[in-house]
Amino acid sequence: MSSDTLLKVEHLSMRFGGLMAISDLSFEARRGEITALIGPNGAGKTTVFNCITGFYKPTMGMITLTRKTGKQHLLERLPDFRITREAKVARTFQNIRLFSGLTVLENLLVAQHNELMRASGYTILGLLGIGAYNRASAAAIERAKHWLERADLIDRADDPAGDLSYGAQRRLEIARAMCTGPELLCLDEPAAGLNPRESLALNGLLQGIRAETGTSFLLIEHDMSVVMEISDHVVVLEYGQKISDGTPEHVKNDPKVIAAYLGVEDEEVEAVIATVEGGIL
Ligand SMILES: Nc1ncnc2c1ncn2[C@@H]1O[C@H](COP(=O)(O)OP(=O)(O)OP(=O)(O)O)[C@@H](O)[C@H]1O
Repeated sequence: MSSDTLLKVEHLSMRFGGLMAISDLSFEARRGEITALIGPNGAGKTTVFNCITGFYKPTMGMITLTRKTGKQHLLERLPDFRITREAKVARTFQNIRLFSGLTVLENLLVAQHNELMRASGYTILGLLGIGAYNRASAAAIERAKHWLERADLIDRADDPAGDLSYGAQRRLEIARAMCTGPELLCLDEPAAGLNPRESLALNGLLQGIRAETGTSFLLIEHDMSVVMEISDHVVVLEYGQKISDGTPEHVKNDPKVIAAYLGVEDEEVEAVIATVEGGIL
């Protein structure tokens, strides 16, 4: 494993009854990079996320996360709450999952609930505001305000999250995940349903977070303008197997990837490439 490898997935397989959703998949994501996981519908992208974040226990394989400190965590062996707390992996979902009746600020405070409870020592006196809880509570509010500023949502802090536009809700989900201080943030289709202006704002937000915090991203995305614009590294899946792995430029021109997206047989790819000029995906 090279020294800047953050996530190493080795021989990952996931079976659902008779269906092999992921088959012997291996890839790496490097620290400080944006790695995109792409592929046609049903290729297994969300299943990979679910294995990394502990929602599913893989049928086979190893998933190693190496923190900045050098400490390694075998994610396939950890329950999901320890993956968040100890391995510092956070995620967002394909379908937005906010508390729509709570305010924007409250959504970010709820995300920090576990840390606040630990600071309270799980006692009534702690909760009533003695020492550590008070300090942790002030820090949680500061952290929430910081990420609301970064996500351009500070003016909406007291509005119910459900009142935000779709694009703003997506940014709020990212701000909420950032409040947990992740080293790896897994984003499941963050640009889905966004208009071009909102997509641009999302690109800026992700690149800004990376520059400011060094957080690494693993991204599932169908919007190729987002993938090609912001990814350092792209892994392509088809039917649960890796068919390409490299720079955006490399995968964009890989005949296997073109074939997978166009749904043509391998032998037809050369003919397709000959008729299509660039920007194929
Ligand atoms: N819990 C489950 N039980 C049974 N089959 C599942 C389960 N989760 C996923 N699958 C199947 O595994 C395959 C991969 O699904 P997955 O959602 O990972 O694909 P995807 O690449 O994320 O697709 P999309 O781009 O449409 O979101 C699909 O055939 C899906 O039906």
